[in-house]
Amino acid sequence: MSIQKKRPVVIGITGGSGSGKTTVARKIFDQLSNFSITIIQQDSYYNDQTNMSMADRKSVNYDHPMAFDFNLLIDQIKHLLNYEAIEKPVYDYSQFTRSKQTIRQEPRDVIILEGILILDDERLRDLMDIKVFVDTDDDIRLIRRIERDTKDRGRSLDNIIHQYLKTVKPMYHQFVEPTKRYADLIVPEGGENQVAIDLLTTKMRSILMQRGNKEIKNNFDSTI
Ligand SMILES: Nc1ncnc2c1ncn2[C@@H]1O[C@H](COP(=O)(O)OP(=O)(O)O)[C@@H](O)[C@H]1O
Ligand SMILES: O=c1ccn([C@@H]2O[C@H](COP(=O)(O)O)[C@@H](O)[C@H]2O)c(=O)[nH]1
Repeated sequence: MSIQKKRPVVIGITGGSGSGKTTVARKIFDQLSNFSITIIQQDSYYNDQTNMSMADRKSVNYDHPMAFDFNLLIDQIKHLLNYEAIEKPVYDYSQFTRSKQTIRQEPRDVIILEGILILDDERLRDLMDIKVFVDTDDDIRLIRRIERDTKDRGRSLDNIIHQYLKTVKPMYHQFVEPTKRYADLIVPEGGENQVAIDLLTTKMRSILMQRGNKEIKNNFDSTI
């Protein structure tokens, strides 16, 4: 086995809102916690809308590729690939814009990149070693979104249903679902699919070994 130049492993995890991306990302994080590892969420890279009125912010289509600052995300992933720290933006769902605060992210050997449209941009796809699509039926995703957004994102039921029918569902079928063709692995059942999680972590360990990335002990860095 030839030893390659040390370089972080990037795994991209996509799928519709509520499909289980974050759950899969956390399970991989836990199984590889002996490596230096972090999770980057595409949601952190929603456009900075500070200069827009609240009414305008609320009417944005948050499921369209134009809602994201892909340039910043790609630039920051490239820095992490060069083992350089970044100042990661923070998205504030209650204000529908980027917060003033940033979070310093030190470089890591494993980068788990998770989000609804990470496979939509070829430049971003080219930075990934493994691409995964979490595949979950629309009705299940909607139910999960209602539960999450009422509890965690301060949204009303009316608002969630209106947004789902107006943008979330049509954008999923127009932009998110078609990126399935770029995935190396399609995972049904998300975080409950232990076979898929084991396959992914085994492959990632093998790439990490090939690149000379060593296991470390006591990695307490939990990012989300
Ligand atoms: N396989 C599963 N079975 C049941 N609930 C799940 C499953 N996967 C995820 N969930 C739950 O569904 C919700 C959305 O999952 P999450 O991983 O946050 O999705 P996403 O990041 O794709 O929006 C969470 O409350 C999570 O606990
Ligand atoms: O201000 C906002 C920003 C985003 N959203 C919704 O978030 C999801 C993506 O996040 P997941 O964690 O993958 O669910 C996307 O469908 C946007 O509609 C929002 O509602 N408000």
